[in-house]
Amino acid sequence: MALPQKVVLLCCGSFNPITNMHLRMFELARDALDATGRYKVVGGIISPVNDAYTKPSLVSAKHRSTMIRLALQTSDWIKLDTWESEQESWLETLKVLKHHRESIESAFNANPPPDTPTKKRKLNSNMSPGMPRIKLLCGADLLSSFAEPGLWKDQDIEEIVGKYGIVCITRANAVNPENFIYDSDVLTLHRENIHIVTEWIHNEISSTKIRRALSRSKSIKYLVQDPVIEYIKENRLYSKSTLDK
Ligand SMILES: Nc1ncnc2c1ncn2[C@@H]1O[C@H](COP(=O)(O)OP(=O)(O)OP(=O)(O)O)[C@@H](O)[C@H]1O
Ligand SMILES: O=C(O)c1ccc[n+]([C@@H]2O[C@H](COP(=O)([O-])O)[C@@H](O)[C@H]2O)c1
Repeated sequence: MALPQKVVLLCCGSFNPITNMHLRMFELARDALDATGRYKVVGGIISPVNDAYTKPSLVSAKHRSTMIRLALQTSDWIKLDTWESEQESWLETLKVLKHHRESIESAFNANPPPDTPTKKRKLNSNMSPGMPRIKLLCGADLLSSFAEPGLWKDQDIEEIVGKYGIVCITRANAVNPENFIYDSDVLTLHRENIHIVTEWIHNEISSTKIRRALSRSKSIKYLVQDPVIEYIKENRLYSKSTLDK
């Protein structure tokens, strides 16, 4: 039987702030992919969006990254990567995927597993059987944003889904991803590259609701990691007065 394909999950977003649901997405995706026997998830990357992605109430990437780092203290396999947020301007998600694919390939080629045949090492790294592949991890709302006119480039969607693949977590109040895929020719064409993972424990956790609770001085305990809550308090993030500015 063929060895499972190694996979690294990349999740791009605002993380404003990071919630427990962001962390749970990775766990759900890893469970689901590993259970297929075709994949083995070997890593997870959280890439907070650049400050230039102007969204109302987006706090600085420095704060968002620090909160992610604090939240990830409880994970031994999900890592923060600040490359995207450190670029001079906002970048399309396809470019972020490409950057991480190239980083994984150069790390693999610099240090291939001992059982990789020498010939394979010299070939384009994509050919190496042990080379981890990167997939985009997202919620159903991000998938449905593909249909927002002018938001994503058609060729980017095609490359993301065709070349990389998507792991999509169902989300309360978001479209049913199966219906959404059916409505799209390009997503239907690459259906085998889209893994839908059902979150059976329905919840409505979102960064928007966390910010709203904070602006009303309501507790967010058990929805966000404790060190993140401490950091938000210390830096007075998302209070009514700062959000109004
Ligand atoms: N509760 C959730 N269920 C499924 N996916 C989620 C959930 N929360 C966030 N995600 C996904 O995590 C990724 C990054 O999300 P993002 O930082 O935009 O969080 P958000 O809660 O959607 O933010 P906001 O409320 O500020 O728009 C996106 O792909 C989003 O769909
Ligand atoms: O690549 C694109 O064209 C593109 C268009 C719209 C949004 N994105 C990315 O999708 C993510 C959306 O995050 P959010 O918080 O707005 O849900 C963020 O990482 C953006 O950079 C990417």
